[in-house]
Amino acid sequence: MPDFKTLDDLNDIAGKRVLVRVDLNVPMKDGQVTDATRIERIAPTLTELSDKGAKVILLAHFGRPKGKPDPAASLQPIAFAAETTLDRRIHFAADCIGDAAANAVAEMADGDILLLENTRFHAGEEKNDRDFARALAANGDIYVNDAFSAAHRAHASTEGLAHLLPAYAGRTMQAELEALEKGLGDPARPVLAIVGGAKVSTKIDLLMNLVKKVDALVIGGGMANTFLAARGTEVGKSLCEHDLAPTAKQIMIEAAESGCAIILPVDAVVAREFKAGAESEIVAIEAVPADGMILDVGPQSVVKINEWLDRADTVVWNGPLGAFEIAPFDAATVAAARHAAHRTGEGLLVSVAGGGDTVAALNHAGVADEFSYVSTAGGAFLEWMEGKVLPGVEALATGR
Ligand SMILES: Nc1ncnc2c1ncn2[C@@H]1O[C@H](COP(=O)(O)OP(=O)(O)O)[C@@H](O)[C@H]1O
Ligand SMILES: O=C(OP(=O)(O)O)[C@H](O)COP(=O)(O)O
Repeated sequence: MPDFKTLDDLNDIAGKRVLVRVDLNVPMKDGQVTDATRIERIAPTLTELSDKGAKVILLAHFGRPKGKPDPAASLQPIAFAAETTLDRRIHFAADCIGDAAANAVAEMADGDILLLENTRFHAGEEKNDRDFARALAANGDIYVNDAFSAAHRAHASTEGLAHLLPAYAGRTMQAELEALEKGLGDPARPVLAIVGGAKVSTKIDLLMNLVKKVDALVIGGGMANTFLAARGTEVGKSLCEHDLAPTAKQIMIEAAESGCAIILPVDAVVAREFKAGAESEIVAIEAVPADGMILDVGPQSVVKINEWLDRADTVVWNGPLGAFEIAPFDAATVAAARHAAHRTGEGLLVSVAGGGDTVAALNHAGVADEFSYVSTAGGAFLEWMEGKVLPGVEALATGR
């Protein structure tokens, strides 16, 4: 593990302004948080710092608002939810830099917790712009990164700040890295990876290396559609990034050369609309109608996935197999999650899963507690699996 400082190295912090990068990119529906796992996981760091009298100033992103303010991506509703989950008062400021932030920080008493508005409302965040990082740093004396799940992003609040302020890993950052090292540092083989979800363009590249590290890769969710289209299968109106077909083809070539089996859906649950109560049908993967959307992998695919789970000694999973938020498109994810949990309970499988929505899906299936380890991270966890040192983690070791 990179040699970084932790909260154990942080003394005499009463009255100090501590900027804490957390991940509050939580699943939401109709303005309500539907899975609070990421909020729960930041509790140890926040309570420790607050109880020691620090002024705890939270930096976080939500969604992908493209560098400008977007009310739909405000962190305000998450501040309310966090108050309930953490049982602490959480103050809120309408911007993460400038007067709004500075004034809110100036009003803080020792031990207070303040959440600043979405860092991604400023273009400098994702560009890791030095001036933007300096504007963030102006409100802090110390920087703590507790957002392991965003540590694969070299952004101002996840990387840049570590070079401007004395930098420390938070308790969750530390715990995630220790748990992944313990569970997957030298994984029992065969290792099966399951990758699904919707973040196709940001996750597809990392499959190129992942296929060299694992023995088999199940591809489901929106990710599968891009692979199906790349091999010439009609996917109708499904979520699909057709321009990534060359990348998908190259991944399939790399997998064949590395001896990694690629398992794509053989059937699908298809609907014309993505809404509760929409009519759906199960079709063979070659028979997806031109006006249909693949919203889940089908039952025959689940049989295949479960057979691969039976052969595996370790499974790593990021991304639901279908649009699990709406029934019946949760069926495959729930069935495979329960099968993995059952084998874990029998002592036959080490199961590690991660990602904001993946954790929500495991909670929905009622099996999150039965997995060997559940990480808050999806993309970051897969990049860690690739063997990469994540920029947010590296900066803690090389920063101030
Ligand atoms: N076939 C599909 N079509 C559209 N969306 C899908 C499909 N399968 C899964 N999804 C969506 O993927 C989202 C989760 O993806 P992602 O953010 O990559 O996962 P995680 O947060 O666990 O890393 C969920 O909201 C789910 O509805
Ligand atoms: O939710 C996140 O990642 P995940 O979907 O891979 O679990 C993180 O908050 C990173 O968000 P991003 O993928 O918009 O940079």
